[in-house]
Amino acid sequence: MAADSSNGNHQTKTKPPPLPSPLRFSKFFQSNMRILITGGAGFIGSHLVDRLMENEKNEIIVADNYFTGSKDNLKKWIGHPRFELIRHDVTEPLLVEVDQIYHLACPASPIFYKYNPVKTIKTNVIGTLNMLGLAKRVGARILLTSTSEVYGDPLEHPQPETYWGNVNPIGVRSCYDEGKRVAETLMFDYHRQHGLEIRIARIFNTYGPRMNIDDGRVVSNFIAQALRGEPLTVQAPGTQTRSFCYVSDLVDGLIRLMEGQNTGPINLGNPGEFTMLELAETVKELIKPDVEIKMVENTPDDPRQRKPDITKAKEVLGWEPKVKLRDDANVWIGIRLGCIARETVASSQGLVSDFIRNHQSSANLDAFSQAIEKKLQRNCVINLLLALANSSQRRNLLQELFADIALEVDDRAKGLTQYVSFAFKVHSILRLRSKNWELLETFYSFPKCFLYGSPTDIFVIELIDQLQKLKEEPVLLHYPSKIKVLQELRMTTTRLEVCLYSFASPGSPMYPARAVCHAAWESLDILYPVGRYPRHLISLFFRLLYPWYWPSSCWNFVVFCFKPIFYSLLKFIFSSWGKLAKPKSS
Ligand SMILES: O=c1ccn([C@@H]2O[C@H](COP(=O)(O)OP(=O)(O)O[C@H]3OC[C@@H](O)[C@H](O)[C@H]3O)[C@@H](O)[C@H]2O)c(=O)[nH]1
Repeated sequence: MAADSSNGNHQTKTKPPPLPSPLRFSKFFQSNMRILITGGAGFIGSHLVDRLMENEKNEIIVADNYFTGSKDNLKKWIGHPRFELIRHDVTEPLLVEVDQIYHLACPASPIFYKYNPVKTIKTNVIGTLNMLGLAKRVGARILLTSTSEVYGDPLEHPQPETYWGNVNPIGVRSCYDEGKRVAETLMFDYHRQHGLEIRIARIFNTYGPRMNIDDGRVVSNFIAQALRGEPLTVQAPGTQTRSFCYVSDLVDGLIRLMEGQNTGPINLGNPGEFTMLELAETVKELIKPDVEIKMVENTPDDPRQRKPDITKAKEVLGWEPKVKLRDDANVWIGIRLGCIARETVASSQGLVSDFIRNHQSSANLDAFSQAIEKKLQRNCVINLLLALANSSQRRNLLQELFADIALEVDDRAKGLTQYVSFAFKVHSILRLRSKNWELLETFYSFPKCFLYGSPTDIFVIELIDQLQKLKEEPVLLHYPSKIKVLQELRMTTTRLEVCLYSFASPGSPMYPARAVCHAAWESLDILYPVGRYPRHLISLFFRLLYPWYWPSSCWNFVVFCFKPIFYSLLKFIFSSWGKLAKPKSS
């Protein structure tokens, strides 16, 4: 048995760590934490970006060469003042001032990492060396995302971090598993030799939104095949096992590891173990019960079993996964249908199944929203929402759902009305079905709200964006007609109000048709009644330009002015009464 020190438990330090930036210790100016994420445009990286951007104290720099990642995964952050995206290959040095480095960059799917094995090993070795050099230079803490593949075809089951693995050093997978093993070695050598603050996560199989539909991994493969009506290709013998972790759980683990005090390596994965045949059966049952399951030849060195021992993660990070594959497969399939369909339609390979063509194509948004509405009515999604353990999972689900629908809208002017009505339908259904407001309220704190720094939500922002961009009369009329729901749901924001003013104000650059102007005024009346809102004077000024609003405006204004006088009078009377009633003390 190896000594503990070789497993990262008691590392010896020969040098003190390099000092972090002086700004960290400045007394009067607390700078934001600047975080570099290599591979941040990929599947896991982009989810990590989303989570870290939720903290307003973080500035994120993403470096990605887009080999497997995509700008699309980050499009909601592009242009954000706390976010920067750089096209960069980690095999080249990178000079940036950062406090933390999440080093994720490397193709992770077997078909991609085997595609150019020399490049894969360069990414793991030279890429990690470059990032360690950077961490050393700027005194940053660095986290490496290693992999369960360092255990190779494991002879110990489940795999604890102390297991040294059973890896073929000259096999077709070695570029990745040996590459990651060297990367781990480099991390520990820099830690011992230069005192660098390091963290190592060994990631087990992960799945979730934004997985590339064609990345060849088993979950995305089976779902895509089922959607296309093709046989599910189980690689022989089908009894090999994997344990699948949902991406939100994984990201949570990564952040805990970075923030914690343990260097790792720490296994991050879900111990729920499935054979590939079981997984195929699950996908078949959920998506297309009549699809065939076909046994195909396997690739060399495929591990026969894999399941993380997460005792260490539980002990040192207080972490364990919350989402179960079986429950979540429902959710995942539900929410990803739109994206998968979009990608499939975009690739126009003639593989689009009838299901997708009828319900998911961008030309048929209405059918799509009806289909989802039916789903909601059948209690399918709502039950899953209620079943989800925590608010961030619910939030992610809804966010994905609506983002997909929003993105489906090609003919935006036409589609938006449908999108809006769909969004409201969903809200109404949720409102009716949900017994507690608390549940509903969790839906409204979408991360995108940080873009605007107020507790608003993605619907309002999306809708405002569209209103401002499109300025189409039907949209402008449709939206205000539904606006009362926003008030009921407490979803009003200053930005919305400003937007409505821009349509209501005469002489504004977007001077609208009279009907739109009326609709905007009515909405403003509902949401921000004159007199009660601090900008009542501006409102009154504009309203006075419209004679037909004079009676209500003046009345509201008088009420507004009279109210505080009346209340202070009452207060005065009561306080004087109280003083008189009190017996005088000596
Ligand atoms: O179509 C398919 C694809 C894959 N499989 C099987 O499904 C299992 C899982 O294969 P995947 O390609 O999804 O993933 P692997 O477990 O081989 O590699 C994974 O390991 C952990 C991560 O760190 C790696 O990045 C990831 O690729 C394998 O046994 C494979 O033979 C099928 O049966 N059919």
